[in-house]
Amino acid sequence: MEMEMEMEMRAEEDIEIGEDITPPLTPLAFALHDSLLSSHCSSCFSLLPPHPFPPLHFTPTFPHNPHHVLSSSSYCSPLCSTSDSPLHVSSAELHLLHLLQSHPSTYPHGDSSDLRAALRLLHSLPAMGPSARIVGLLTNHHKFLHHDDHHRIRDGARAMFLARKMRDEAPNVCSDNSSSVSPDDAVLEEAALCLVLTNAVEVQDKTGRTLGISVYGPSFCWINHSCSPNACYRFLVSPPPPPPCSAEKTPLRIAPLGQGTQIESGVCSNNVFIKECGSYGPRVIVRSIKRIKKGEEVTVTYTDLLQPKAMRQSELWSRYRFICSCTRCSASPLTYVDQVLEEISAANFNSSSLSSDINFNRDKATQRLTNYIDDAIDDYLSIGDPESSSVRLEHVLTQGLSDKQSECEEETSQLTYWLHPLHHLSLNAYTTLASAYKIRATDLSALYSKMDDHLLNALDLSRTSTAYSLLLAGATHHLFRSESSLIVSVANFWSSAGESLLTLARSSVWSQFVQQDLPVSNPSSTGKYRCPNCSLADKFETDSFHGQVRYADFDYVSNEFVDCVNNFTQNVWNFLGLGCHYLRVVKNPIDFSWLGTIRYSSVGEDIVRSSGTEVASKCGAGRRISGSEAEGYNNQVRICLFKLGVHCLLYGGYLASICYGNSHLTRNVGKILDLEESIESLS
Ligand SMILES: C[S@@+](CC[C@H](N)C(=O)[O-])C[C@H]1O[C@@H](n2cnc3c(N)ncnc32)[C@H](O)[C@@H]1O
Repeated sequence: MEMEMEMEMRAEEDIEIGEDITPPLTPLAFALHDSLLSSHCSSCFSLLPPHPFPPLHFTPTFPHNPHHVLSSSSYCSPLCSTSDSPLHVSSAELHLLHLLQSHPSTYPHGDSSDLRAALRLLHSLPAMGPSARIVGLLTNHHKFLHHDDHHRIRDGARAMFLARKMRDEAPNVCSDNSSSVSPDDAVLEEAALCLVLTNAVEVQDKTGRTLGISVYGPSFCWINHSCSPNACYRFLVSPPPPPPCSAEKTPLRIAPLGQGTQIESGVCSNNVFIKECGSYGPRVIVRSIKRIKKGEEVTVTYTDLLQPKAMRQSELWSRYRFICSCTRCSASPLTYVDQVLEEISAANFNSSSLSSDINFNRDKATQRLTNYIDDAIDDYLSIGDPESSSVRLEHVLTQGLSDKQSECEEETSQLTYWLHPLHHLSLNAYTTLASAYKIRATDLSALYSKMDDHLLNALDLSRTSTAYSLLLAGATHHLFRSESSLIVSVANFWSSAGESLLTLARSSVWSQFVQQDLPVSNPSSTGKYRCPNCSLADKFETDSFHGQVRYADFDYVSNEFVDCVNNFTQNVWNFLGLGCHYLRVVKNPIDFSWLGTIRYSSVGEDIVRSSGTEVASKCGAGRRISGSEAEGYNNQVRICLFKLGVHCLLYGGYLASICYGNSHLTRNVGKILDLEESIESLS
């Protein structure tokens, strides 16, 4: 068996936090996901105009379906069509799509973008045989041979082989004769597919939506994974000609290190690769999220860093077949972040006693809680029932999950499991709850346009959505203080919390309770809101919009922000949590010192002691603003929500400028805040 050489990328110079470390790199091969083929441009991945451009060149018709002109690829412009459609046909991508449409059983494994990117790669690259590396990129072929998922690779390679045969011989060879293709026939296709599985990354648009996959040259693909990475990447997805990008002039600031450096001096030198990669397709830019010293390895993450260690390891193993031994994974004992992400407690709960149980079966408890939460989230995402989803999620967060242990003559022993408020399942639950309450609020306000109880109820739901959004941002920020590579998630969560708070503060329904409105659209009023206690607004403006970001004062800015946000939160948290017992159990969503040690069994017990049966009736269904809840809707609270929102949005934008540069996220923050005028006069 041919052993591959391990490659890695190292910094060629000292790199500060928040600096681009590659120029925009163009892909070797890319493919839109199947579901987006008729809505997005197959060349640049941007949204199609109302009248898209078809492939320019000869498009074969197929005997099984002679009238069928395949809707396999569409383009946003003649330029995109000219650059991409020849490859669409000559790589046999078109033939593959036809094969899969007419004979779906050839590849019953869903999305075909991996296969199509592999076909494009096979066609574009110099003649090659199956080997551990193809043009410098690792195939991991031998590892995938023993993969549980190997039949998917075999089926995919066969389908690719048949498509290439249709292209070379005649379209009418098309039939589901994949069983006649022996594995030996499709070795090249199999190697190319393995290369794609090992090296491709998901391309996301500005909103984080996944569009397709892309494979880049070694400058990007030789970057290894770490669960505490020092770099991240972003994509440039735009119709041609690409807009000028400040990173365009960035030199490649990383270089390979590995036993295989001879590769670098051959066909795969980075410079050669940069030239070789065409001039279209989604481009990628790598950026530092930590200080990186000259000679230090540059790493990115291949997985969700908010998962606990066991989940990350299992995903990396099943997708890439390696066991991560980064500093975070090798820490013993587990890092604080990894401990809380999986921390659960159990209490023995029966009529006469309540005692925490440290000897419970953690794996069993974790599995049961995971199944329950996944099912509840599914209620929302798949079944489209946000109400049932929120009721179930709040139920498990508040009451835990009970498990009957044994029955003796006198009494039933029952263990109840609780999730730590920073457990990764709790974080998933907060994400879903923020979104589910928001949808419920939007649906309700859309149904009733008149000012009545329904609109008040909608405001109430949007208040709860905002509370969960703030809790999610605060919880991940708490983890970020121990694990700085979580910056990318935290930037997004603070921005969302900020948007949610501002939307809540600006709701017209407040006029029911308060006389004054926020002067949000008065162009003649003075300036934007400036906090007298922190420099966040200045920092955001000078750094994000006027070039150089100075991160020397990063800790100072973050501490100032947390102080301000803590003050505002103390004034509004009770109001935001009204009507929902779980939110009231969370004493402070920004400062988690109230949790005490991570063995927090007292939290679960506190919930039971303090609430009894009240818990079930208070959360979820049947929520209405009671007289006392409506009392919270006063001008002081509204202004505080506004200020808190501005802070969260600015800080989210500041963190986003570190992760993405002056990206759409920072511009979006600027746009939202430009609309907001000073409310100093109101306070
Ligand atoms: C995109 S490549 C990265 C470059 C690769 N090291 C090479 O030699 O070409 C991805 C593959 O690199 C290896 N790899 C990446 N990160 C790793 C890590 N932290 N530990 C072990 N292997 C890793 C795995 O084989 C993975 O499938």
